[in-house]
Amino acid sequence: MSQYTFDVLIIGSGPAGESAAMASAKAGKRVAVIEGRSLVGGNCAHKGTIPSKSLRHMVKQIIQFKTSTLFREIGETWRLTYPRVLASANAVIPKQVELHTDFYIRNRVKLYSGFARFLDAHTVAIDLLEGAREEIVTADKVIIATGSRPYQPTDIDFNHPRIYDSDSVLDMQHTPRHLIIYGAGVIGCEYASIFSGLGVKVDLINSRDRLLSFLDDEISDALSYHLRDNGVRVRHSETYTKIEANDHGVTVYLESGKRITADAVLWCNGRSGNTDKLNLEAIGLEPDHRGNLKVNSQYQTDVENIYAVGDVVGWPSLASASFDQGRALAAIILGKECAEVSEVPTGIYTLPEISSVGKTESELTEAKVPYEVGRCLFKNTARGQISSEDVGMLKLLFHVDTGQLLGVHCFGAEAAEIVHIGQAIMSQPGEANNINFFLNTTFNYPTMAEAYRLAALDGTNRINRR
Ligand SMILES: Cc1cc2nc3c(=O)[nH]c(=O)nc-3n(C[C@H](O)[C@H](O)[C@H](O)COP(=O)(O)OP(=O)(O)OC[C@H]3O[C@@H](n4cnc5c(N)ncnc54)[C@H](O)[C@@H]3O)c2cc1C
Ligand SMILES: NC(=O)c1ccc[n+]([C@@H]2O[C@H](COP(=O)([O-])OP(=O)(O)OC[C@H]3O[C@@H](n4cnc5c(N)ncnc54)[C@H](O)[C@@H]3O)[C@@H](O)[C@H]2O)c1
Repeated sequence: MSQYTFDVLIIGSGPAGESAAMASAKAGKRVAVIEGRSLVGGNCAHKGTIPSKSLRHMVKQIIQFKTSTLFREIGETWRLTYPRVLASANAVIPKQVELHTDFYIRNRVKLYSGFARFLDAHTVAIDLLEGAREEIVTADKVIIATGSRPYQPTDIDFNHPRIYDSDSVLDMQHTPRHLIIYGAGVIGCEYASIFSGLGVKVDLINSRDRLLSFLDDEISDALSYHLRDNGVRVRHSETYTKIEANDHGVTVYLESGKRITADAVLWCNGRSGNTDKLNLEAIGLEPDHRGNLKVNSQYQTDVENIYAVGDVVGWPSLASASFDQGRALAAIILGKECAEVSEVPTGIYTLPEISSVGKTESELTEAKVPYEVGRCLFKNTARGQISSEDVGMLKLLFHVDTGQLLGVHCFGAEAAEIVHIGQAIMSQPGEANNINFFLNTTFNYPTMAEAYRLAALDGTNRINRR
């Protein structure tokens, strides 16, 4: 019998913590999870992925309703307020909580509601949410899966009712006429799409010189074009000097000398790892300046029995990857061979949606890989025409000599789903990863998968013409 209360103790019930817990419990380990909220699901279910995607889904439906001539005939569209749309979007959260709570019950994982802090490498104190009590538990292995929260610089008054971050925007109880979004990373671009879709005037302030520079240039350019087309004022290479708010509005002062005034500001510039309440000094661990923990390829921190997964280790900070990191770590702890999560697709829920996997044109050019491009515009597919989802493109990058698929880049309706077909082929070993798959395989018709056939034809025709 082990000297510890649990074999595996996990702090945080987001995707990373949950998947590590379930995989460990299924392998017969005695597992407990400590969660600082009264409900499971992590920031993913309560503040991040789920509410923002649900909100975006509602806005997409409103746009479809407004732009469909048929629906216009049925009834006049009216302006829905942000709080009304938000209330509808939030209906998904309790469903998520129920689903995830059931996993803990079915797998007999002990759940503590309270904040965890280390006493030593094997001992954790829990400040229980109910009854203001403290409980002490011990474990052989401890996994830190405490996620992240919006980074809040100290010179900005986040208590002011006109200044929001990506957590507090989910409690906004009015509809601004004009919103400034500061920070044009993934979160900023997604919220720019949401608010502009609701008819709010949006200024999107980007400290860099292009949007989402990790994307293929053509896709990043398309995003800029469509955001602007939807009424977003995108301002590149701008940095704030101060943000002032009063009863009448909020003003962002920029280094360039500009002053932009609006009804509210949404701060989307960065996130910090949740490590400050863990009493890491007790175990000799020090997070970096963003609150993140350093781990090796086995997700192990500098303390031998303590591991970390999910947002708290930094890149890629995605729910998708967090689920897989948690599962990979459980396998590592169980002594099985398991590779670090490294190949992660991008799925960005802007309007239009963006998704990609593999190399970009710039990366291939820099690496001196001879490639060809095959494109298909969604407006040239039957499914795109039928569903009036004609904004978008699928772009395939493949090796000129071998036909090996090197990159898949997509924007437009269901891009984040469509990309998986290309991802599946790209992950095939040897010659099975080949652009010819899309020419030699019969796909359902009319579907968006047709875009693969058309893009492959476009690309291979270019080579055949040479
Ligand atoms: C607005 C937004 C949109 C996003 N959209 C997407 C998307 O579309 N797709 C995608 O893949 N990713 C998306 N993400 C990222 C995704 O939400 C995160 O990568 C994911 O939630 C990280 O999971 P995690 O398990 O590391 O931690 P989290 O989900 O952050 O959960 C950590 C949990 O730990 C708890 N905790 C923290 N400290 C303690 C403590 N001391 N004691 C006990 N409990 C503690 C917290 O209460 C929290 O519940 C989005 C993020 C944001 C902010
Ligand atoms: N659809 C999706 O996949 C999705 C959607 C939203 C968020 N996310 C995830 O959430 C993460 C955060 O998104 P984001 O929009 O903030 O993007 P981001 O990481 O690009 O950050 C925006 C800006 O903030 C700066 N920054 C980041 N953390 C900081 C910190 N602690 N202190 C100071 N500056 C900091 C960055 O340098 C950048 O200029 C992303 O890594 C992304 O993976 C994913």
